[in-house]
Amino acid sequence: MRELTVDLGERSYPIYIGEGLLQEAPSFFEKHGISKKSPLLIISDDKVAPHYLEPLANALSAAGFQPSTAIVSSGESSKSLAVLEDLVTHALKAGLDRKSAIVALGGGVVGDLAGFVAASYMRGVKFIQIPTTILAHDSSVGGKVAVNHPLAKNIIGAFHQPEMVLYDLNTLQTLPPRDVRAGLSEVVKHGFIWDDAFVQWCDENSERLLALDPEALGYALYKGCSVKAAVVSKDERENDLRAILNLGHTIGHALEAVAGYGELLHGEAISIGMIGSAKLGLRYGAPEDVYTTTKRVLAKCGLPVKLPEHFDVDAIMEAMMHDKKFSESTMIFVVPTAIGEVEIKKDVPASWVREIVEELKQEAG
Ligand SMILES: NC(=O)c1ccc[n+]([C@@H]2O[C@H](COP(=O)([O-])OP(=O)(O)OC[C@H]3O[C@@H](n4cnc5c(N)ncnc54)[C@H](O)[C@@H]3O)[C@@H](O)[C@H]2O)c1
Ligand SMILES: O=C(O)C(=O)C[C@@H](O)[C@H](O)[C@H](O)COP(=O)(O)O
Ligand SMILES: [Zn+2]
Repeated sequence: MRELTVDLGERSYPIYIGEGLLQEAPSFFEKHGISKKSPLLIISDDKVAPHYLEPLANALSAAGFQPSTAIVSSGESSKSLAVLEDLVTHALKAGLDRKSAIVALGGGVVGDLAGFVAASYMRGVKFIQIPTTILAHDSSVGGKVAVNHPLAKNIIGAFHQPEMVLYDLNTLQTLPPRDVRAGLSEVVKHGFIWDDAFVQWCDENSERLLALDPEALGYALYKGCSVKAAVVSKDERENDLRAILNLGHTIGHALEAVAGYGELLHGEAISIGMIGSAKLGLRYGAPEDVYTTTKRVLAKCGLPVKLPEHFDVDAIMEAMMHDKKFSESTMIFVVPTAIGEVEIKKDVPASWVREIVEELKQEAG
């Protein structure tokens, strides 16, 4: 088992990464002081639950915890205020109190949603992340929790850090191939913002990752979580540095919203967004290989690098105005300047962004 710490003073917490950790959940819960007297609520989705919910709930019950369970529909559309309200109803009926904990068992959708329930129920109860996707190496760390609005992604949310992240790598073996590919987008992102050697490693090991090779996966997720933990530990509330974790997201989130949160998976939208950011980098003088390497590594991971033709450029530009980095009427973008290095550019000309979005439809790939 590998262990990392998100260093946030008295709100610091561990990330445990290893095989078979789900079965050991009760001892981790005990170690972290989760109450056996108050009910727990495990939130999962209808694709994850059939594999992992019962074993987790049974193990916790056998150890004296009082788990209740709630299952939402899988997919981005569950990150909504309507589903949030259903879950609060569920928590009330199950008798959750201020000493209760909410457990997210699933990918980033369940993590963001359950985390926002935990942040808002009785003004905040304990939260535990049990990620089951590759992408969730990113979403389970750092405390950003949210639901979507039809006009803007993650626009209703909070910062609410978990007590721990319990990452059982065995659960990844049942991930559908498309979600494997989508998850690699954020893995690669962590390389491009922080670590050129890790980008090279991803370039050389994409096939092993796509084949869910346990050793390669364990290493990549440990590296990704290390970058995320380091950034969040320095700037929890995104006052400055944390914005680098948004590489590819200004365009990517706009694509998700415009497509109605269904057509493109988050990781796919971010892949196209990272190509856009790399193109912006060229305009700011980055060497050509930053763009070519971004495109090559994402394509090797089976990710889209081209914007589907039917996306409306005006609608994408409009959706980008709702980006949380947008302030004082200026477009703010995370732009790669070298492999493993990015800068936050303010006052990015909207005309450049429009041209790049149009170019994204012409990308070979
Ligand atoms: N909070 C953050 O910092 C942060 C970071 C990155 C992404 N996100 C959010 O995460 C979400 C995307 O997360 P995701 O890609 O994990 O999506 P997801 O949670 O929808 O999971 C992807 C799909 O895989 C299924 N699934 C999950 N685990 C499985 C398993 N082990 N076996 C079989 N099927 C499984 C799910 O049911 C779903 O259909 C987006 O909403 C994005 O905005 C948040
Ligand atoms: O943790 C962060 O900070 C990130 O930006 C990670 C992103 O991968 C993630 O998609 C996050 O949810 C985006 O946050 P938002 O504030 O742009 O909605
Ligand atoms: Zn993301």
